[in-house]
Amino acid sequence: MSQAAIALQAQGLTKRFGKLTAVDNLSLSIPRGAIYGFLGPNGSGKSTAIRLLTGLLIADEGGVTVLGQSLAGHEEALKSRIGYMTQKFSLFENLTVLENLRFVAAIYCVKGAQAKQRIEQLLVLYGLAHRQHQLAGTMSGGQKQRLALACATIHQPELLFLDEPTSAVDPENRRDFWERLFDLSAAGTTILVSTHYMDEAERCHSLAILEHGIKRADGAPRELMQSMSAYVVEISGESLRQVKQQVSALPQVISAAQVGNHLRVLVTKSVADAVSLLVPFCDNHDIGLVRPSLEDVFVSCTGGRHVG
Ligand SMILES: Nc1ncnc2c1ncn2[C@@H]1O[C@H](COP(=O)(O)OP(=O)(O)OP(=O)(O)O)[C@@H](O)[C@H]1O
Repeated sequence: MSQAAIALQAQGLTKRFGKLTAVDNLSLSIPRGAIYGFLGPNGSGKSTAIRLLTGLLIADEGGVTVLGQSLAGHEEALKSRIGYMTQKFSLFENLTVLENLRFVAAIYCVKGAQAKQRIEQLLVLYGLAHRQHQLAGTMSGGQKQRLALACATIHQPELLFLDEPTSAVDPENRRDFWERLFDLSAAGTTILVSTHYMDEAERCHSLAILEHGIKRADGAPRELMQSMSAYVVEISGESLRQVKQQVSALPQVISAAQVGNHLRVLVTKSVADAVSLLVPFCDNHDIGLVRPSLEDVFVSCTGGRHVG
């Protein structure tokens, strides 16, 4: 891919806090217009990585190229081309919707008639026109989220960073929010979004799975599922808790977790026949191989350490 087609590139990015390596040798390349996800559990380094990529935090090692320019030394110049929505939305709760938008417009030097027009456009686009005089602190999670997105995009950034943008909203608002992200992506905005929700990660064009600051896998969700290094076996029938306990003790089993009325077992590909391995623990159970999900990829990449 040509350099012009790449919006964001990181090479060997490392950040330490004392003895803790929060981001460990992270490299990535995101094409322009793509929605790229960081999927990882709490503390896996998603926010730290985003802060490094936006220039808010200085890396101990490694480099970042943003929109064709080295980030180091160009943070100020690149600020106007980047949008950043933080986990807690960073709104001024004691200001109205309109005042929040005006304030952010001023920060990004969007002025006069241009600011007025852009704010009016965003109020309509994000369904906030009738709430423009409402204090931001009195709005629902979904409304705050839409306002935060409007603020983050006021200067029409080419690259948008969203740090767990949907953790405080219900499924309907999450769905609506993602539709808006695809509108932005279709208009050419490159988006990096962090999440710990599998269904959100699955919507991304491409994603990185992070654990303890290390990138465990990287690719399109479908590719990751197809190239997974484990078999997925489903078992249904009686006494699944007991079956789970028994199969979990096998060294070839990465994880076993109950989903509704079946058990989903991940078996390492070092085994020739995963079903034959598990059959001795099944009685009158139905057992068979199934297609992997993104959650299975996540579990196999992280060695089953983040599921019960
Ligand atoms: N300023 C800091 N000083 C010391 N340790 C930090 C600092 N910022 C982050 N950390 C640590 O770095 C690790 C990664 O944190 P980070 O917030 O990047 O993870 P995360 O994946 O975004 O987590 P979450 O999903 O909970 O937001 C954690 O162990 C955290 O405690």
